[in-house]
Amino acid sequence: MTSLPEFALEAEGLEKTYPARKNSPAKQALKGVDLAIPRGSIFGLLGPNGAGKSTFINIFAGLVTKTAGRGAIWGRDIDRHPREARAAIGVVPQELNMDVFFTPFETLELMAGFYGVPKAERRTMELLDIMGLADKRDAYVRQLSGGMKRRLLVAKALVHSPPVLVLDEPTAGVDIELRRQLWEYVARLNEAGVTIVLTTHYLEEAQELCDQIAIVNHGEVVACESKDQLLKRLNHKTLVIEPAEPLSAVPAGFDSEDAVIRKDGALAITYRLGEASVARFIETFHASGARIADLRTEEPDLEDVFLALTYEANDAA
Ligand SMILES: Nc1ncnc2c1ncn2[C@@H]1O[C@H](COP(=O)(O)OP(=O)(O)OP(=O)(O)O)[C@@H](O)[C@H]1O
Repeated sequence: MTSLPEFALEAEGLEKTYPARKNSPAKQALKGVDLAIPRGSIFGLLGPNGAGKSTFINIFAGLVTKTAGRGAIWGRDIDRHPREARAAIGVVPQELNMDVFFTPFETLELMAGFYGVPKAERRTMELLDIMGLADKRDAYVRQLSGGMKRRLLVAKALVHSPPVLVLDEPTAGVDIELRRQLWEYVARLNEAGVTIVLTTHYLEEAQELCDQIAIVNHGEVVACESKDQLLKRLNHKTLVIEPAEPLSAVPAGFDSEDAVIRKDGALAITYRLGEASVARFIETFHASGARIADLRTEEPDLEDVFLALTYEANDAA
C-alpha cells in the first residue's frame, strides 16, 4: 500500500490571469497562492466576493487553466498526472448545472460510468439514500427543488469515492434545515476520512465546521491557520451586563474603559485578555448604584477576525 500524502491539496505560487475581453480588461484573480491543505481536515476557504476562491477551486477541478504555479491533489501533480489527480477529487460546483433530462439514478450512473467505476462497485442507491433522494430516483431532475438538486450534486461528486471533496458555496440558497443535514453529512464523511474543502460566505458555518481556515482577499491568502489560532488573533473579550433598571449613561468608573450602552440597553465592556478583571468591572458597576439583572461574556467570532484581516489588506492595497 502506498503511504498517504500529508496534504490533500497543495498549491505553490498559483496564479491566474483571465485575459482581457472586449469590454473588460485582463484580471489577475490569483496572485501566487501558496496553500497546503492537510489530509483529514475540514478546510474553509473564506473571502469576499471576487476574492478568487472559485478560481482556486476550479483550477483543481480542471475547469480553469492556471497561468503559473503548481498544484497537486492527493500528492499527484495536476499537470504531470492529471487523471490520477482528478480521480482523487470530487467537486460540488456553485451553479446548479446538470442535465435535466436524466433522473437522479441515471445521473449518478452516468457519472460513475464517466469515472470508470465498475458496476459492482457503484454506490448509486446508497448515495441517493444518504442524500435523502431515494424516493426521487426516477423523477426528472427538472422536477426537483433547488435543495434536492444541490444534494444530487453532492452525490454526483462522490460517485468515485474521492478522498477529497470540495464544495463551492454549497449552502447558498439552501434552507436552514437542509443546510444542517448537509453539514451533518459532510461531518460524517470527514469522520470517515474524507478531506473536505469548502468555500463559504457563512462565517458562522466555517466557525462551526472547519478546523483549518484560509482567508483569501484580492487573489492572495491573507491568513491560513487553525480556527482556534485565528480566533486568538483577536485577543479580546466583551463583558455584557444587563442592568436591572435602564442606564441613562455609561456608569462612572467605566470612563476610561471601552464601554458602550447597546441598543438593547445592555452595557458592553470590551477588554484585552489578561489586562482587566471581570470582578473589578462588576464592583465598579455596583459602586455606581446600578444593579445587575444578567451577565455574560462574548468571545470575538470569526466575523471579527475576517473583517479585521480583509480590512487591513484592503487598506494596504
Ligand atoms: N471567466 C472569467 N473571466 C474573467 N474574469 C473572471 C472570470 N471568472 C472570474 N473572474 C474574475 O476573477 C476574480 C475572482 O473571481 P472568483 O469567482 O474566483 O472569486 P470568488 O472569490 O469565488 O467570488 P464569488 O464568491 O463571488 O464566486 C473576480 O474579479 C472575477 O470577476
